[in-house]
Amino acid sequence: SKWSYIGPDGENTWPKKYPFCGGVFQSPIDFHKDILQYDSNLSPLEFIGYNVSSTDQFTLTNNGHSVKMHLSPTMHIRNLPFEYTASQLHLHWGNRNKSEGSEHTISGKHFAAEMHIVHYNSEKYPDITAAMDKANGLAVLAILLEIGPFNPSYEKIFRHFRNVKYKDQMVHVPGFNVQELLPDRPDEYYRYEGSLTTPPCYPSVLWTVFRHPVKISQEQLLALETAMYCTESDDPEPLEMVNNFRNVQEFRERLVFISFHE
Ligand SMILES: NS(=O)(=O)c1c(F)c(F)c(S(=O)(=O)CCO)c(N[C@H]2CCCc3ccccc32)c1F
Ligand SMILES: [Zn+2]
Repeated sequence: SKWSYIGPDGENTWPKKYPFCGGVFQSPIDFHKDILQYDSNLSPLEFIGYNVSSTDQFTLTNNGHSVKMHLSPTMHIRNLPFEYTASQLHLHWGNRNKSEGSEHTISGKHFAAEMHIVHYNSEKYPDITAAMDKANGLAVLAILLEIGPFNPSYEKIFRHFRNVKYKDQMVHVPGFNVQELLPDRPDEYYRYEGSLTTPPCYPSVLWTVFRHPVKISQEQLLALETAMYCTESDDPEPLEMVNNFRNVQEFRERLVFISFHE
């Protein structure tokens, strides 16, 4: 899968090889007040099996585009139109000189970074590969990250970054309660139908973007922005893994539903 966030294979060229990237319902988007509509039916999500025992383990991998952590199939969310089972989580970030690497923006403002927890519709499909190009196939939870105090929960992932510096490197992470990664008031969120933000950009994602950001420290953010490379350990021209976020997409004649009053 030869695509990147910069240069000749950057996001403006994605539609050439991945037609959906030039199509409808694309993500990410900017949340601004004239497209928001309160919806009283948006109830709090239930996170089942998110408290994974430390005797279990997650696998953290550098896949050349992001750092992703494979999650256990016992984790799933309820209170969506279907039951969705967790698949992986990954992050998007900027660079050490510009910590504005979130994908979604609020009134035009980027946050420092953004974490996505990818789930697939396990009621209708056997696995994520079958689900990822179907309507209502995927549900992604998005957590906005901003600078604040040191975050011990995020550190349970971040402390492993030095072992996945290069593409295809992997490390095991002891299980922990993934619910600790969610922000305050997870009942307050933005909801809209969109797409994967990377190729193949399938318009198959039910997005839940939490209203409140989570705080991580300046040092934790710097580690995220400087630890990883897109290239393999023996590559003579190392490429830093930075600015791995897609720009916001046109959002016309559509609404974003919010579970909270202004
Ligand atoms: N922002 S995003 O849209 O949530 C998002 C990413 F940004 C992202 F980089 C990935 S990736 O790391 O797999 C590299 C590119 O596919 C995914 N993968 C998903 C969808 C594609 C196939 C697949 C297969 C198994 C598990 C997860 C996924 C992704 F969904
Ligand atoms: Zn993502």
